[in-house]
Amino acid sequence: MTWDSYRRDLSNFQLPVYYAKDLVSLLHDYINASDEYFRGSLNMRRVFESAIRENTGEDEPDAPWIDVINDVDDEATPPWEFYYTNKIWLGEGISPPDVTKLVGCDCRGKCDPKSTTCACVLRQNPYVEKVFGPGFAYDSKGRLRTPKAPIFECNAMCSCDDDECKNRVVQHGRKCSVSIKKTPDKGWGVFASKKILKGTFIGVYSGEFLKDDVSERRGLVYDKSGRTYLLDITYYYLAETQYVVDAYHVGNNNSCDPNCRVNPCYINEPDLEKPLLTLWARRDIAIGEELCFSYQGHDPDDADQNEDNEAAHTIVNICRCGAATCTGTRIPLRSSSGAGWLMLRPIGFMFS
Ligand SMILES: C[S@@+](CC[C@H](N)C(=O)[O-])C[C@H]1O[C@@H](n2cnc3c(N)ncnc32)[C@H](O)[C@@H]1O
Repeated sequence: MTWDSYRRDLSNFQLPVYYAKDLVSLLHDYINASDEYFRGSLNMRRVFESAIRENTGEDEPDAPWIDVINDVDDEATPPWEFYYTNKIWLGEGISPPDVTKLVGCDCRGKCDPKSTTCACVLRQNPYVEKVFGPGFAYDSKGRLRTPKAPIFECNAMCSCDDDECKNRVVQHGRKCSVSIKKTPDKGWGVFASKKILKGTFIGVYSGEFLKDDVSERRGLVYDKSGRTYLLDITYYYLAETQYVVDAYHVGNNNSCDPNCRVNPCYINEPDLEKPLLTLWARRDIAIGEELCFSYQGHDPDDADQNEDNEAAHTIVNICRCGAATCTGTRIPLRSSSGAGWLMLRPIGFMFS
């Protein structure tokens, strides 16, 4: 048996799959059942931070520790209804990836972005070559060089080297330093603890993968509390919004001049409708800056995207992002991953 025959035999291929119904919430239930004094003690902050590490450490062993900071009031932690995770949990009716459709490359060592035979370059090229030139979505430092394109990383079926290959960024996890901090008027937010360079991977917008109709039902309940974490998966190359991610952690806040963007990324999922939603720095971000994205999928680089898009929902909040360009009026309670990407159509940036 060779490595090639081994990896092509699907009976040897077991992808970990996580179902939302199996989520273990013992710690959260215990803390939520405790009295306010216990929940509100400052020691709980360390417990919260440790729970984040516990839930994410396996996938992101190099990720810097996340501090929880509150200089605004005496709330010790974000609400314990959140389970901080970097995984995607499959909700009701969502099937796991069909690995029989997953195509890997046959490269040795590191993949060459100029290759004309690497299956992963060939999968990426149709989305990037006309605008950014052929190759992977990343530059040689692992930063995003193709801001408005889906990302296709090498996957578990590839024969390239997991550590050497430069087309494996999201799957190696967060490397930048962030903290969770209370803001004066937007609840909790995520902040840069060190400078983050443009194009750096920040994290996965992780949570529960849901069908659109299930999320509609949940949205009605969430909207009443004014705290909705539903992100519709809408991209120009997808026929319709079929899926939604219901975030399990403290989601980033909205900004009219966001320093982050959300890009769809595919690793071990061959179904284009089911990307990982990944957050990237869209410019250099200074230490202490809040990490925000546009809930409407708007890209400030596209001038004619200032109007509400169809995917934005009608229930709105007053925006307090503080950006010079802030409309100051409203943000949708429910977010949309890439509505603004529709603008790519006219420049021939189409799915082939
Ligand atoms: C996905 S959550 C973000 C995390 C939230 N701040 C928390 O503490 O849980 C979305 C909610 O945060 C608040 N929010 C986010 N961005 C905001 C903004 N620019 N202005 C005012 N409120 C904002 C709104 O209440 C919104 O419904």
